[in-house]
Amino acid sequence: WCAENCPLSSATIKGTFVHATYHTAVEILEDRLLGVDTEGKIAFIGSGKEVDRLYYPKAHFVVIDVCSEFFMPGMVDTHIHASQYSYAGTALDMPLLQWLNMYTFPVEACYKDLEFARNVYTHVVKRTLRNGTTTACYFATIHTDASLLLGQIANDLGQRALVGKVCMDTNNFIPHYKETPDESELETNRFIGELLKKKYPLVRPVVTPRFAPSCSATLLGHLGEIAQNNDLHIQSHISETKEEVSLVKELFPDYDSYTDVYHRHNLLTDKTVMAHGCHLTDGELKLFRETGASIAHCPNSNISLCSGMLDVRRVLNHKVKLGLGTDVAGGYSPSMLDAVRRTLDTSKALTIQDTQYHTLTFEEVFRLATLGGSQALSLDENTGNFEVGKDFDALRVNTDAAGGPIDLINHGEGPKVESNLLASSGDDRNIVEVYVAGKRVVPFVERP
Ligand SMILES: Nc1nc2[nH]cnc2c(=O)[nH]1
Ligand SMILES: [Zn+2]
Repeated sequence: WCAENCPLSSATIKGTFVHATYHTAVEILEDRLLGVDTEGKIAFIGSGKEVDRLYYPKAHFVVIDVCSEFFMPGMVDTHIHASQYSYAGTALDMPLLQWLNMYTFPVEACYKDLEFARNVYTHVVKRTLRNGTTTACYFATIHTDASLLLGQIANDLGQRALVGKVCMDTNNFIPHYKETPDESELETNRFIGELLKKKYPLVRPVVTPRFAPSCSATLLGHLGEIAQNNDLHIQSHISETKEEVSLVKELFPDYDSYTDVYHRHNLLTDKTVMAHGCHLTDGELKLFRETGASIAHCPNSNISLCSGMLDVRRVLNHKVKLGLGTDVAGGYSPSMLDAVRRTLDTSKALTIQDTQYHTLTFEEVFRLATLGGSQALSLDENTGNFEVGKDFDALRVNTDAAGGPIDLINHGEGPKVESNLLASSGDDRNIVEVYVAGKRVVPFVERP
């Protein structure tokens, strides 16, 4: 393997690969050879017995043969507020709308200060990478320069990222933390232009209206137009709490639903991801399906702020794309393994309420954390699983890592049990290496 973290390396790995496909929630590939080309893409996957025929010329060769080790795809966090990482794990004692006013807006206003931003953004990118998030869809703040800095930090540390400069022109609580619709349009265009100019290979801008209660119809219209004209990703929040749904009804009385507010401003496309969606109606889910928009399920946040319990099974039955999100700091954990656990917990809580409920399986949730997330962000051509032609975004997992949280009493139970163990009891100590587009990004190499 390229030990010097050189960006363009070719490698051949022999070992076990656990991933999701479009047909199978968890597919286990044992004794395989996986080749990574000089652009970081998966060049071939063959049988371990074909080592002589398939061995990639001049490539480095790695053998993973410890029975507690396997590779899995990197996880995709479809919704995380990088700017809220500074107070993650605190301040979860209020419902959403009060929580925003009391804690979130005052903290986000601090990102005018670029040194403050640099510190928090470096921490959050490192922390999520270490926890196996190879792709993150970030909210920053309304500040263009700090949002650009987040893009730079993700690029420098090697994370695949969608980065959003937040847009909002309504804020009755902290009047200085908002923009006019014209400022927001201008700054969004500047943000997109400057970020694209950097030509970061893995970092892209995402048009980010905070949510309908913080945006006028004028601003939503501007943002829909910008996204359409530049074929950009879009992210926002929708139907997180019942109080918020009522507020949107009051603020936008001429629209059929909360979803209709976004739809009529061209903000629902197959590159849109909307966080939460706990209280969407069947008609709204139908609109998601028709437009190709997706939902970021944020179970930690939904419970921590007592917002609601998203019925993931219902969303999937509507054939709406769905990924998982940590929603830091509404969610207190930056780890996608936590999002996996909370997704299973919420599904089981729904089963307690209705014993006929079709509980999500570990395998289904594993798929949502990886391939499902990449589909939700319309990035599954590049990432999400081990398919030839996709980028090698991967975690080298060792469930028996020394000093880790798992006591492997029964060794050698096989990768199905090992991957389940990681999801239920593992943490970053079990994620011994992280690769994005073929480049090893964890452990970090400290630059002098
Ligand atoms: N959880 C959450 N919901 C929101 N809705 C609008 N803004 C936010 C936010 O920052 N966090
Ligand atoms: Zn959020």
